[in-house]
Amino acid sequence: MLTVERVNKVYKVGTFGTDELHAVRDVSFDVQRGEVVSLIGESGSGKSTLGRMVLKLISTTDGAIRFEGTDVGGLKRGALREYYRQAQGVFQDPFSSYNPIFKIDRTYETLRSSYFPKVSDADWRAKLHDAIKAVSLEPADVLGKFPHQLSGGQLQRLLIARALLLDIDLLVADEIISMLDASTRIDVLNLLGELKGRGLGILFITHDLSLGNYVSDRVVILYRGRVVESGVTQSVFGDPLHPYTRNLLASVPQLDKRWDEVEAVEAAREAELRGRCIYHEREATPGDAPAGMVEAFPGHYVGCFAMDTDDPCPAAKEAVA
Ligand SMILES: Nc1ncnc2c1ncn2[C@@H]1O[C@H](COP(=O)(O)OP(=O)(O)OP(=O)(O)O)[C@@H](O)[C@H]1O
Repeated sequence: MLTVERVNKVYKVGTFGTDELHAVRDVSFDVQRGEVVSLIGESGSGKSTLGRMVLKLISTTDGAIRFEGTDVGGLKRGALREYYRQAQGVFQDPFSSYNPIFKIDRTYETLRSSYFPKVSDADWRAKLHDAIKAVSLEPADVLGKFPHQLSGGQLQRLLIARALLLDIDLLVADEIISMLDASTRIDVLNLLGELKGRGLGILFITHDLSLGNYVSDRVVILYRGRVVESGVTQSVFGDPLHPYTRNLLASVPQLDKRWDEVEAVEAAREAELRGRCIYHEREATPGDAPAGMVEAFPGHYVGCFAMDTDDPCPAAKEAVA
């Protein structure tokens, strides 16, 4: 459904816009219907930039983003409106998505006038109530309220309901639960699971590995704008290969394991992989992997271990020789 092919984004920065910041480098991944794909990486790794490019809120510098085979970058006016009928984004701070001086109903009225001008009042009301119920809210509890009268979790659900009114196929969910408390988080995550079950494709953007693990079918690990590892969640989280992914996972506290146990497992893995780079070991065997990656296990891809570090890859010389 969505394919991102070798996409780059260079921002012009500095006082006169003469400097360049390469925020996204040669990134490829795809999202299918009924699937959650998580983009995971630390702050500044390029996750939101990718989400914004997918939604055509900013342009790509290079590469292609296609939705059902059509180049998103080339969409204009009517075609872009049609794209937004199928692809919508929900972002981190639900409060900033509402105007505090208007009741939340206004968000839906704007949508109605743009996309459903011919729908009768009664039909619109039924459609709106269905969408609000689909996110487990009672219309009577939320309609007619100002944003400050609702919780962050309710507002976030209402934004998802707004996206559902358009009967979308793709949702870009950018850190949508990082501002919610623990119990509301689980509710919203479970809601995403339900929507996925109904065929929605979700690009889930998070810096939180445990959230990525909880919701996603596949994960894409980003480091400094590059994909370092990607694939089926269980494989990537169960047997992380790239040093960056291993560091990320080792830094997550595990409730069922003591810290010294986690350290011992990681030390053994580290010793096994020391001086090696799976990418360069397998590079000679061409496979069906995204650019700059090799397939380490079925559906589990990894890039060079020294990519974007100052040290040359220890395994590269050996592999070439
Ligand atoms: N409009 C912009 N102009 C210039 N640089 C930008 C712009 N937006 C983002 N950047 C830079 O691009 C890099 C990637 O930013 P991005 O917001 O995509 O990262 P992120 O992984 O989503 O981080 P976070 O989790 O903190 O939101 C960062 O170095 C950021 O400072």
